Amino acid sequence: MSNASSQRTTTPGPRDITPVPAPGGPEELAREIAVEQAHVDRVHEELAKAGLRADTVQAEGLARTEFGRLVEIGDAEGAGLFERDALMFHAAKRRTALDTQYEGLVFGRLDIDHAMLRADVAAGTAASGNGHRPTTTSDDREVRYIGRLGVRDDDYEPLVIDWRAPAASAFYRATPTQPMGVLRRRVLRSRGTTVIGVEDDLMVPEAPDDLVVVGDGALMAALTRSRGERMRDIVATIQAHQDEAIRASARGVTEITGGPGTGKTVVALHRAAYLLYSDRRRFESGGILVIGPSGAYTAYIERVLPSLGEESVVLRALGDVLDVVHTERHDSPAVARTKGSTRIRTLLGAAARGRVPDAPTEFRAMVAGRPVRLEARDLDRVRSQVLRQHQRNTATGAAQAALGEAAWATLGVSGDREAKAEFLDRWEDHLDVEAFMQAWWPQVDPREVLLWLADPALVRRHARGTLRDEEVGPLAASFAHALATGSWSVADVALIDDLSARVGPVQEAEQEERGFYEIEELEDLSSYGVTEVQPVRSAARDSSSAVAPTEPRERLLAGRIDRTDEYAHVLVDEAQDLSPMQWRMIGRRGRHASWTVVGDAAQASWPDAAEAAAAREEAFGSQARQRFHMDTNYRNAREIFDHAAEVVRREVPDADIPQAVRETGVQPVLAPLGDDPLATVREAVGALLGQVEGAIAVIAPAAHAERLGPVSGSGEGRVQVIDPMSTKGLEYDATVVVDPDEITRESPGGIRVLYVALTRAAHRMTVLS
Ligand SMILES: Nc1ncnc2c1ncn2[C@@H]1O[C@H](COP(=O)(O)OP(=O)(O)OP(=O)(O)O)[C@@H](O)[C@H]1O
Repeated sequence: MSNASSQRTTTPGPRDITPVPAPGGPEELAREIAVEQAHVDRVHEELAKAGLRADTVQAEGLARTEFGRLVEIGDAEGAGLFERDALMFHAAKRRTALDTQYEGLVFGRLDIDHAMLRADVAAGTAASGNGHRPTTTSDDREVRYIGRLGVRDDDYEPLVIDWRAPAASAFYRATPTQPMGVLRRRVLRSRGTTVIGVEDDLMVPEAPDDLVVVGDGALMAALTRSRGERMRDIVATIQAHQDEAIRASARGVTEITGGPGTGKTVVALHRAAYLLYSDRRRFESGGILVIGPSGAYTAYIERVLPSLGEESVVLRALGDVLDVVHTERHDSPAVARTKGSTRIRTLLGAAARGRVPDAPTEFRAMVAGRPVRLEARDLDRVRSQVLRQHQRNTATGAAQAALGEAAWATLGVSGDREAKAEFLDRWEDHLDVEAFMQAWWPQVDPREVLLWLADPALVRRHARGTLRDEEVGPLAASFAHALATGSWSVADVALIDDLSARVGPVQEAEQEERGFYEIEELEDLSSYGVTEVQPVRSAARDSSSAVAPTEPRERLLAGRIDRTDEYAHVLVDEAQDLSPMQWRMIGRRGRHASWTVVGDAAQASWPDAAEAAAAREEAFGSQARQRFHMDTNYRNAREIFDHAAEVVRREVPDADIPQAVRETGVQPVLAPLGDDPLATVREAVGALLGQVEGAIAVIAPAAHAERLGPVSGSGEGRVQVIDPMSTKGLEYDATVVVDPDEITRESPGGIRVLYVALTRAAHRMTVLS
């Protein structure tokens, strides 16, 4: 194990990747595969028995709720946990047809030499790499199999060790310089339950005579393979420096930084699985929330955790954080910037505290035989006073009481406590007062409040100088656009969440009461100068209706915004892109959480790093930090990454540039876009289809997207046309990057977003300028 200081920043270097063994012959390979197959068969027999036991346990309802939060869980090493894991694993496989997504339940084997380990411990280095090979007896040898879950036989002997257990850590941490007693590390490659290959890394200079060494090393084999539509887990080839971040303490804030393709995302996801293993009670019942940039991203990573047997993590894109709003639409960079900055809070606060548009502006009635008249300024004063202490939607009673006090005060009767008590008593259930309250103090949906801001005059008034003149018009116009199209933008979600925290959850009215007062309203309110009453849309009413909303306004307001869910751990990927308002939104979900935060400043699309950093610090609070830095690029062929690095360095000289470990000998193709972009792109795609087996992306700015539409879906569905922002976090076998200058011009992060686009290809890239 490394010490604390080496945990801060780790430099993997080639030692993590190489130990290249001497390849054995085909016969040796076949023999070795047969040996491993025998063990894998035994494991599956045992697993089948455990699955049956687990089904029984579940039927009896003893140990768990159905795939939800656990009610009770045994000791981490206990049989109950094993059966639970077996059950979860089978369920995950059934539900998501995972069989082709991962490479076998048992994926690793360690041949450990305890004599070597003892000698190292005696020499004071638990893992010295002095290259000696002590003479050992067979009693000193141990074989450990590593897998996606722990499996034991009837005598409770381990057949497979869960990859997250301490006993498995040598599989990831051992290197030739720190062998940790490991002679040989073997990765088993399987299809279904059949072992189809093994790849060995030797940890000592020479293999003992009885240990055969085969294969070319598992990591390179994994990196060279073609990319499908979904991210794969890397459980068989996690590198030592990645393992440190995965197994880092669950407490506080864990920051993982590094350039493109350094495995930040995949490491963070394995960390989520590790946290669930290490403290299942806390993280399964408290919940883990994973936030990513887009729906494409969540679809891309959604298989990783189930392939590790973990189903209980909540994945959300920034446009999907609220249960009732789902959007992928982005505002223009200028409007997104206004909406993302905390400067907008003045406007939101004033709107949340302001008058409800069309609410009555005076109140007149006879109460307890006294004529009451409240003017607009009386009503405003009462509203401000109540909202200083309450959320609007939960303060109807408080507002009615405060209004009664204000009404009494206007009567100018002093010292008559009995008369006042009688007046307030009558006030409380006076029909005119209740009808007035319905119009003056309705339940407001936070989304309604945001839509009020489609009025530029209201925006200007409420913003009180906190927004620049040139921001007001486009901001109001963006809400008018939402009203016209029935679609929110991704940046709106954080504003709705902010308003929701201000106005509180919409309270559902009693069914009978509502009917009664709706009739009252129509009769009485005309005498208060109210000509039309539109009862605030009750979201509950909408959601109870089975008919999907059709009008744009109804679509915007469909469903009911519930209380904010809080989580025990929040994992934020592409953290460099979150606006300050988005940090506040996520912070509300992690007020008592520990965090894993993953990002790369050089890929940022949010322009004001300092403001975002302040909001992010506020979300984390005073919790301790631990930092991990990844500096090996596992995604891009070196030739591709060299081009991207050169481009970004021109404008971001301090960009965090990793080292790409894989060379293909193929340079990216740089060519002109020409007069007929569609024909040029078709030709480039045609060439790539013959060169790679997996997914190909045509990354195009908005100016070209429509024209290139026909390319999408070609190559039997392997080709996709996608905008640069949506490629964040994704990867492909090959990419065609269209018009890099235009990508830089149109994108909120300029060259940084181009850098994202140029680092998505694993094997081949064509850039059309
Ligand atoms: N140890 C490993 N074994 C096999 N593949 C790995 C390993 N580490 C990373 N990879 C692969 O490298 C690729 C890049 O990983 P990932 O997407 O997590 O990088 P990232 O740092 O999040 O990139 P970006 O910042 O560009 O989004 C993925 O295909 C991932 O599976």
